[in-house]
Amino acid sequence: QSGEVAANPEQYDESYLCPVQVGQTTLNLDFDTGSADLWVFSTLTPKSESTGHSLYNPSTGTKKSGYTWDISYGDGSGASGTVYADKVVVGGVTATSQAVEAATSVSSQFEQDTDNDGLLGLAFSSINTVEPQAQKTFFDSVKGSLAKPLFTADLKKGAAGTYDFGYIDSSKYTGSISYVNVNTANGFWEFTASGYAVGSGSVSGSVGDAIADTGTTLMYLPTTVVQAYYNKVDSADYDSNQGGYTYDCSENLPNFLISLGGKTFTVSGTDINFAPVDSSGETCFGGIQENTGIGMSILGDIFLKSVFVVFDQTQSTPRLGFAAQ
Ligand SMILES: O[C@H]1CN[C@@H](c2nc(-c3ccc(C(F)(F)F)cc3)no2)C1
Repeated sequence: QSGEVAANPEQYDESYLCPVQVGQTTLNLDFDTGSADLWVFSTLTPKSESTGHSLYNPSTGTKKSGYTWDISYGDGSGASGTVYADKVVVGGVTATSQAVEAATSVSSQFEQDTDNDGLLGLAFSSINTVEPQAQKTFFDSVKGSLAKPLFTADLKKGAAGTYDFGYIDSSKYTGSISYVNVNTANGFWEFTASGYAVGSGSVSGSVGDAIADTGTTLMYLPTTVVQAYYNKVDSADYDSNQGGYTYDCSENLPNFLISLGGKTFTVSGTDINFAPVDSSGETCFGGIQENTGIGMSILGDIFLKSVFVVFDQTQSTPRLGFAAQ
């Protein structure tokens, strides 16, 4: 089988939500290549926490008795609950007995984002949080039945993109796809990014260890790289109140070039211009920030909306393919 699903951006492309049939209900889920749990708001979630969300009704599933899950994300948000086996359909691709993690508790950030009905993890199943036994991601559940064991991400700035499962649509990219091998030891789509440049010119230095994470909004890079970037932005400064680099919204940002698999990709300055910090619209928060304390770089949506990405398990070593959009 193979299929395509829309990835609809929230405001400022904070995250992208995709319609997924879970049991007999269609929910809008955040596809996250940085985690491996498929969890949903449900009729088991306290009413005080689930108002405004679409809810999965576990009555259509088979309860996995004694199984629980508990997940927390990079921003300190999280959720927990119980586990059911039920049908999940993404763009026509069907997992007949997918582990569906029904939330019995969600953090305030999830409560407040009423467009988000849960997450669909697309990292490696080794980091699934279900106890006493880790469960397969949706991709792992259907991988064997896909025309090709791969999926692609084609996210866009301020417009609907797509995730495709089982095939590569060559109309979605230009030029050739350059591949890098993935190190799955931490359960992420983790690889080594090479040289970089600010504005234009030839790349140099090294961004280093990085993950491709569709669930992270921004790009988090080594301090040296980030300082080199904002040195080229006259009005930029590190604002500890905002927790990162800000600048005058009226200033045009330079492009950021990064080399992956021997090919240089350009993230346009307009894509790096993330969002105003307040309603005055004078000061803006940059889409490139420091990876301090994370232990690796994260190429999140600010980067991913500039490229076409193949999450490829056609070979014994998983690999990532990048092409210009
Ligand atoms: O943990 C890493 C794995 N990928 C990153 C990720 N973070 C979220 C997330 C989504 C929505 C929310 C909320 F709605 F605002 F609550 C919070 C976090 N989804 O993937 C970070």
